[in-house]
Amino acid sequence: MPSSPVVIGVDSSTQSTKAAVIDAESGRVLAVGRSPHTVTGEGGARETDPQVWWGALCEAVASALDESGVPASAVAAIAVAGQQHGLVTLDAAGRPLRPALLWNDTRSAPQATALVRALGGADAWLARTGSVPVASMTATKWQWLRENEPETADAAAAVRLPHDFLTERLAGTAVTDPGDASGTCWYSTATGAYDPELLSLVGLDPALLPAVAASGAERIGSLTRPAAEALGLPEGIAVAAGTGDNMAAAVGLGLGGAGLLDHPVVSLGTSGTVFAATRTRPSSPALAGFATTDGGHLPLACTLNCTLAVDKVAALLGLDREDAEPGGEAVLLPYLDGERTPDLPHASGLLTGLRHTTTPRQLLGAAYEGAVFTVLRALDELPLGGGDGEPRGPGAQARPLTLIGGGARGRFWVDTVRRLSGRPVLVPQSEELVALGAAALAAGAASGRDPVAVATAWGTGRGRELPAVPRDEGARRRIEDVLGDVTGRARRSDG
Ligand SMILES: Nc1ncnc2c1ncn2[C@@H]1O[C@H](COP(=O)(O)OP(=O)(O)O)[C@@H](O)[C@H]1O
Ligand SMILES: O=C(CO)[C@@H](O)[C@H](O)COP(=O)(O)O
Repeated sequence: MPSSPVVIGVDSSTQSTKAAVIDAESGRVLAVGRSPHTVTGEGGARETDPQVWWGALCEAVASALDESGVPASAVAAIAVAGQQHGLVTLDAAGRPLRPALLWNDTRSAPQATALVRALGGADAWLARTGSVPVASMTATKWQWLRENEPETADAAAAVRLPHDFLTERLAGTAVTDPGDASGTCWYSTATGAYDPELLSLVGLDPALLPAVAASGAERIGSLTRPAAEALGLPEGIAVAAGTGDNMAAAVGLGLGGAGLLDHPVVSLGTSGTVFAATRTRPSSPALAGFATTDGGHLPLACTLNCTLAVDKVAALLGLDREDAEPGGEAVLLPYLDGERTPDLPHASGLLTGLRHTTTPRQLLGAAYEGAVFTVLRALDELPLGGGDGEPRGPGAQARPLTLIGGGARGRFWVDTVRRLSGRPVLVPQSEELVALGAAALAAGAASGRDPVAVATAWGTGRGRELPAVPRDEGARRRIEDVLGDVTGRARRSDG
């Protein structure tokens, strides 16, 4: 049992909540509690009742604390990192008016197109928010709600993101952070504040939004008595502002601020993401120009179809997820949920290149390749310098890709990333980087220390480095050709 204080970091992501109990001095993971979420919806709809997140958080924290054997009195602070972008609407008593629209709900694709036009095109959005609205962004979801359920939009007394909804349940204070705010498309990464013109464009009263803390590690209040009773924790411990899940992973890996810059990360979860903390402000329509939790730059690209889509293909084929081999001539784009990168919200899965000789294992391998290549394709767009802010140099290509998320535990995922990238891959030893990043924010709130420095001292980003293997140019070319056809067809039918 540790003699130093412990902190709790919570990862409330799409499929589940994970709560990690961490020794605040050493960063040792004492226990992780887990509780699943329910995602409902057909077609483009993807929703979860925010009460489910709260119930899962209480369960995951209680189970982690129990497993750790640490007395509740040793816990000094808590922070939540959550799936980005989801739209939570509350009544005046803080009760959800309807289930949250999740980041992978594509119903607001028409609203995204209309908003891009309304501001005069993609460049205008890039200049203000750093990102071009797609169906994932919160502003498009709010606009969808106004158009499709105006009575709910009119009744909203508060609008929240998943992580700040949960943080408010902990501390009774409505606060978000620059990182998660940067995924709304009503927050300007240029000014570091909500953009009044964009709020007026989507008819949202700024009074409905939480305040924006300077960083996810800011102590925004103390655990209230009702929350303390629900969680089995002491009333009054520090609550940090928290952040979005990708921003927390960056903290957990020691990226941003005085930590590492220009180190690319690939996360394989429900979403596939690629991101880096950079000195350069991104300005590419192929990237979301998000912020780190303290307002630095975190350019990121995100796909809708990663581990869940590939697991579905494995289930359809009756195969175990590791029962795969390279796809050969087969190309499978597993866009079961539509796609966000590239922006194909109405796409479905596509299989080409079948031969008499194609095996089920190759079909599954082709699904891995389609999912991984779609993520890696965005890698070249990241405005990476030569390391720690130096100008771009040949070193940027050779630097290892850090691989995180549930998929990083899978041998075939790791092999596919190595084969399609041709780069060395670093798999951190710690499996719960988002929860660890949140724990570093909690430690920062309790001690006033920089959370990136805390995570760096904990060594949470350390792991095994796998050398580069020759890049599979054939597979890359085959997938790129099919993607080119698909995106070309989508553009023609749009225009
Ligand atoms: N050992 C494993 N091998 C391969 N994939 C795994 C393994 N364990 C978990 N996963 C995948 O990880 C996914 C969950 O990852 P996670 O990053 O926790 O997702 P999310 O943050 O979206 O909830 C699951 O969809 C599952 O397919
Ligand atoms: O939308 C994005 C990033 O922009 C997603 O990365 C969500 O933040 C959900 O993450 P996971 O549940 O897949 O971790």
